[in-house]
Amino acid sequence: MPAKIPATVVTGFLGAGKTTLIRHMLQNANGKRIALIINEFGDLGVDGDILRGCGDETCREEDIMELSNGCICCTVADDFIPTMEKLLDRDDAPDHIVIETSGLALPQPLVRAFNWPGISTRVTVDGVVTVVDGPAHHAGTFAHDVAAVDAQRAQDDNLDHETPLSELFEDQLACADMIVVNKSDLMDSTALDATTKTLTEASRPGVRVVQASMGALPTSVLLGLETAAESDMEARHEVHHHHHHDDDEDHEDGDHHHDHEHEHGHDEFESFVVTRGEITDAKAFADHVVSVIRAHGILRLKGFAAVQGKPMRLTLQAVGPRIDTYFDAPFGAALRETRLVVIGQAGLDRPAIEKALTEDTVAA
Ligand SMILES: Nc1nc2c(ncn2[C@@H]2O[C@H](COP(=O)(O)OP(=O)(O)OP(=O)(O)O)[C@@H](O)[C@H]2O)c(=O)[nH]1
Repeated sequence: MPAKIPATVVTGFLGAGKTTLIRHMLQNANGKRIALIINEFGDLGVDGDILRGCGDETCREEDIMELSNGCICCTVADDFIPTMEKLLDRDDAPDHIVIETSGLALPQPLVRAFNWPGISTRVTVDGVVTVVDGPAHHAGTFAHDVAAVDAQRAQDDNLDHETPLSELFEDQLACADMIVVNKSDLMDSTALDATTKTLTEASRPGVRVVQASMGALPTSVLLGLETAAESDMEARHEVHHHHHHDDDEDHEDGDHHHDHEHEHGHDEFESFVVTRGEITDAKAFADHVVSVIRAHGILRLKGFAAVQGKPMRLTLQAVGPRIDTYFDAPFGAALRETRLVVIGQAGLDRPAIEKALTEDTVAA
């Protein structure tokens, strides 16, 4: 029987730097053929687009598969397993598989899925890499603005000390074989060392905690951990308990939400896409986006903008009020328009945000 193909699961909260880390990995793959399975919160497929734009030949278009029917940990049977089987059935199997979970996914159900018949003999989990937003963690939370969300919830009649969001973060840490303290460029060495120490103490024995900026770690550090995590689930303590109801009484509407989502905080978040035509000025628009993010407490915003007179598309990436913009690729055959995915806690003022993002920035 041929050796199992190793698969690395990259997890971590919204905006921690998962896509950035994977992009660096692909650009430094040294000829190793890596296939990607990507799962995003929000239906725009920005991560896939960014990774496709990396232009590296080790990262081929057909090697990137996107799961978009909800959160990967809730759709394992419907979505992940069939996609994995499709990938494994190819004539030219990849050397390594990397799975990027959405920032709201619990890694445990995904890792456990590697025990399924049909999968378990052909692929194994090489390691779970959990990316942490270093500055946010040091500030006492795990993502920008979530401390505020949690504080608000604590004042509710909620008896749990822990909110679903911090539990989600704990589950992502508990499953880790390697923890990456990312965005180290935004921290001084004292803060960086303190964060590294805290995370080391909070993690299972033997888990390596490494520091990184822009996820820039050698492929040899990230891949080849050979942990077979799927056969070691007891050690990966879960805060969450999953009840598998056949009938979910919590169903308040007929949409795609289901009980798992209810249990691990997806319903605390919402996302939508805002589309508009060209913008006139990249810098002015970025500033405007930041003001909209601040005004509405948007947690994550990403997408592409068409800028007047520029053939390249402008990538916009915001985590809280911090924004990065860069021209990454020509529009090519893609429709020349501006598309942004907005992610925030449930209850965003969508009409106001849409209006603000589509009005002329010069007039704004
Ligand atoms: N300064 C700094 N910015 C970073 C670093 N890593 C990532 N970023 C930026 O943080 C933003 C989010 O990075 P992503 O890699 O898209 O984060 P992600 O975890 O894939 O985000 P989701 O898929 O939305 O959960 C982008 O603007 C990145 O350029 C870092 O080490 N330092």
